[in-house]
Amino acid sequence: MSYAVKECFLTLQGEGVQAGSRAVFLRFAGCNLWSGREQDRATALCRFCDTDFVGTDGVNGGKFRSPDELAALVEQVWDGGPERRLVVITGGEPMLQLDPALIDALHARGFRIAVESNGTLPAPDGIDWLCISPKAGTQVVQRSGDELKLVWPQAGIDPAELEDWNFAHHLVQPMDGPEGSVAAAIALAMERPRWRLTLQAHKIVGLA
Ligand SMILES: C[S@@+](CC[C@H](N)C(=O)[O-])C[C@H]1O[C@@H](n2cnc3c(N)ncnc32)[C@H](O)[C@@H]1O
Ligand SMILES: Nc1nc2[nH]cc(C(=O)O)c2c(=O)[nH]1
Ligand code: SF4
Ligand SMILES: [Mg+2]
Repeated sequence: MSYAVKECFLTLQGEGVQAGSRAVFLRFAGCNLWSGREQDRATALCRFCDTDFVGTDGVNGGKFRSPDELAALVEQVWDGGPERRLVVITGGEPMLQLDPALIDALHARGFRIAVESNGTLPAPDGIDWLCISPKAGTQVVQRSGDELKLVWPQAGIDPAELEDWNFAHHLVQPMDGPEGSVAAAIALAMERPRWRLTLQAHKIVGLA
């Protein structure tokens, strides 16, 4: 199996419980909820995406023919010692490409593996930190993990229905963009104590 990678870069995790942690971001190309083309956004299943995941033309992007070749890139981008190695696999939708062989290759190089997914595809075993971010109108099959990150507001989602899903943390993240509202996210966290506010810190401080 080969892997289509949009970009791979070193930064701080900006979102969720692990915000502030040094991490390699491995962004796979492609998503099952949107083509990534602006002309398709209005009719896509997910319409508020803040990310360019089309093609393999980003920094360190490309096609990788083997898990070990890709794990070697992640190690090179980490550019540091063996301590606290963390890779965040995102996209696009990473579950379209993430497989046990890549998980093993990254573990072999000492990385903890965090994944950001929309939850419409099942997660393979071996992920160390799983973040699921549900999208209205989609069937979320992956209802367990480490953090559930609800981008808010989203018409068509009732937060109360997500509260018994099996996650250690329930987080609410303000939607960025024209339909976004920090006030709505704050209101949810104030009304329902299960939900904790998370901000996209990288956008606030100007990191990638
Ligand atoms: C670009 S997505 C890639 C991973 C996966 N496809 C998903 O949706 O979870 C990474 C994270 O950014 C969130 N996100 C995307 N667009 C956003 C926006 N406009 N405002 C806030 N969060 C957003 C997603 O919900 C997800 O938690
Ligand atoms: N710094 C930083 N943190 C992030 N956390 C989740 C991201 C994503 O796009 O999946 C992201 C991102 O793009 N940058
Ligand atoms: S599911 Fe994730 S990557 Fe796909 S369009 Fe939505 S936010 Fe973007
Ligand atoms: Mg992002």
